[in-house]
Amino acid sequence: MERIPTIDISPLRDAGHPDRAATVGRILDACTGIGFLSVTGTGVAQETIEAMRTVVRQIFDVPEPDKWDQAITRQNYRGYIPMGFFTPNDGSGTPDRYEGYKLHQEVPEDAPIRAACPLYGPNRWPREVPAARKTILGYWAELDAVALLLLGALEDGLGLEAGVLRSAFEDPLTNMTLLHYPPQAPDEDGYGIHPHKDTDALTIIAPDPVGGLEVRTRGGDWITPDCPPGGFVVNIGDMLELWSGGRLKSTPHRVVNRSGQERYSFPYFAVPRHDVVVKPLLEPIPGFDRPAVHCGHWSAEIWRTNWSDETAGDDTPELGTLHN
Ligand SMILES: O=C(O)CCC(=O)C(=O)O
Ligand SMILES: [Fe+2]
Repeated sequence: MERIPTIDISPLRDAGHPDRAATVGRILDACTGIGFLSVTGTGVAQETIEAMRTVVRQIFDVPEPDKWDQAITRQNYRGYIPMGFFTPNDGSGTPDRYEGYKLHQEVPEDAPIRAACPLYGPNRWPREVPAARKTILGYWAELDAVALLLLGALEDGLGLEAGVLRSAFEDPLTNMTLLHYPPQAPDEDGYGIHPHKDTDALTIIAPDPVGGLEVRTRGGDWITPDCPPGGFVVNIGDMLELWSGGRLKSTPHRVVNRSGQERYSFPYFAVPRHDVVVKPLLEPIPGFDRPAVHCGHWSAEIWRTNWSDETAGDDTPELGTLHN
């Protein structure tokens, strides 16, 4: 049975560390194999993660009408996502069993980049939880640093020019979804989140100790990542798969919350700057043939097609939907 390795990435934080090459090798093996890894030694304190889970719980504890007042709109993909609001693009018709709160890279109202790409802007911060903004932005900044460490390791492991991936993440379209999954009864059909691939470059999640995240192996089994307290689960998304010419794997995963407890998570989705065109930086592996994608266009299409009456067009890139 394939497994998801746990890798101590502290050698990446220390220039010239004797274990750097071995650590890069382990990360590359995980990302070219199952496409998932657990990481420890990130420098992010466990208390920081716990403080995040506390504010996420508080945000979903806000009374329903007040949450709806701050709901996401077609014009602004930020704010509250009510339970069952988006039906997956897989034709199954069964809505996922989560409520969410969408946040994007925080950009001031008057930032010049907003003229270049309308996807940038300030977040809609939950009114009832004033502490959320500081806690989330602090956590976000720490995960930006973790993402850059991992991207640096992947540049190294793939033999790419130093900085070629990392430089794409200046003024990124990185985003985060806060998620609450109520417990599902053992005989209840459907998913917390249906099986999908992530469309970003890489995702970093602090798994809820109640469990529920499952990853599909090449053999078709579903396995659960082990992740020590204070660690993170990291996975490759479609953008890094494309950049690497198919070497790094974007792997299907899903959430089913049969723990009997409320489950809270807050995945961080690393997405490059709007004008970055993602295309293979290495000769694609045999059988890997996907067109180049402009990140601003790709992100706009992901936002747009989440509304069930908005369908994908000929120029819509892959959207993480599984067809088998
Ligand atoms: O909540 C989780 O653990 C995973 C969520 C997820 O896969 C996603 O939002 O893309
Ligand atoms: Fe995902």
